[in-house]
Amino acid sequence: MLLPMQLASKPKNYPEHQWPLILPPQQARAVAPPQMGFGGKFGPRGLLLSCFLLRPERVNRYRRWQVPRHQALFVGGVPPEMASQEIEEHMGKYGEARVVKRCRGYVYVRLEDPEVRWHATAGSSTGLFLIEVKTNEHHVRRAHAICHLCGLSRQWYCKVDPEYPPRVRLLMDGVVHIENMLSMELQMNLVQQVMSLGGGSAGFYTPRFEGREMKLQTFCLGRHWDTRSHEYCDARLDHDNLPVLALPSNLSELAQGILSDLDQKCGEVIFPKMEPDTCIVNHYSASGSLGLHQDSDESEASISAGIPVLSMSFGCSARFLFGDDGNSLRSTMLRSGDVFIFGNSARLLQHGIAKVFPRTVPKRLKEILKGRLNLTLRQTEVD
Ligand SMILES: O=C(O)CCC(=O)C(=O)O
Ligand SMILES: [Fe+2]
Repeated sequence: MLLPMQLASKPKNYPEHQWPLILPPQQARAVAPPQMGFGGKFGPRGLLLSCFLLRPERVNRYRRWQVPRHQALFVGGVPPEMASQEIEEHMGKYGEARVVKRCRGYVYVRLEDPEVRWHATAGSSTGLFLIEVKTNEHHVRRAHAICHLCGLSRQWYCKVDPEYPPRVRLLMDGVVHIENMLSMELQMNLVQQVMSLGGGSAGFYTPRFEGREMKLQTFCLGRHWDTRSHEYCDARLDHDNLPVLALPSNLSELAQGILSDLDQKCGEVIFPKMEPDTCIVNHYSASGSLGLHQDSDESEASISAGIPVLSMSFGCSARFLFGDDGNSLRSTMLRSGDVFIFGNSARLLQHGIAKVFPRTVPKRLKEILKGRLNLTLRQTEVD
């Protein structure tokens, strides 16, 4: 019952000016610490972060670190008299912080299990990271990273502050990615609720699709999606004949709450009203994936009205592929707490999960969730 209210109050807590700023690449460069550049590259062992101090005419020093995925390395200018312990305390809210090096007014801070979001978009996993630690009267006020893809004009924003509010990205007509929409408390409640439903009768099973086992576990709430007939029905006729579990009202209310928050944020109605009657729950292990497909088994009336499918992600990050057709695919990273919505003219978007990234479950979910959990809310029938 509490959930939609928590959500509804969110925009009020985050006045407009506090929504993340998205800087064009030139400005991002301008706020980088002077004489310092970073290159970041995802390698098989994690993020390969290169740091080089620049002199006007040449790169005069070059160092490389392998930064494992559960760590982040920050650098920023701090006053020399500021004690390392004080910096660690300030950075402590982003993860377990340790000052590893101080040199020429810069500090290098290593974070264990950081609340950091590394963004890599558009199918490329390389990028340039420009990292700034702001200081104010000898206090590290807020650390944030601003980054953009090397050589591409697409700018992106790297969130490190756990208190940062959601960021809405309109990816194409009818496709919206809201990063960081769900608070950690909300994520914990939902994961607990859904994993406990999935562990009981009529819960998770490994579906077969066109003769093959799918690389995920699933169960439905509200109406059951039958993998053989490709229809929604009230019992799991393709599996164990059990009646499908009811759709908890907090889930449908949450989806509606998010859609109305989105309208409020954008100042216009983005998607037609949805009255969800179904939630498909997918659970992926680190080796899980989901092939490209369209969600086209909802009723003709629902699809042609453009009533959206709203997906919420929890636990491990995943690379999500989407596009009008299989030939022009784009990708985005879906992280814990993100919401992805497609409807209107993009209702029949091709989409799938290319990869689940192991060891990316946020710290506070680790006890209750392994791998990745995804909920998709849908309206299969229209009255
Ligand atoms: O796991 C996801 O993010 C996508 C799930 C999906 O596409 C589906 O259940 O139809
Ligand atoms: Fe789907």
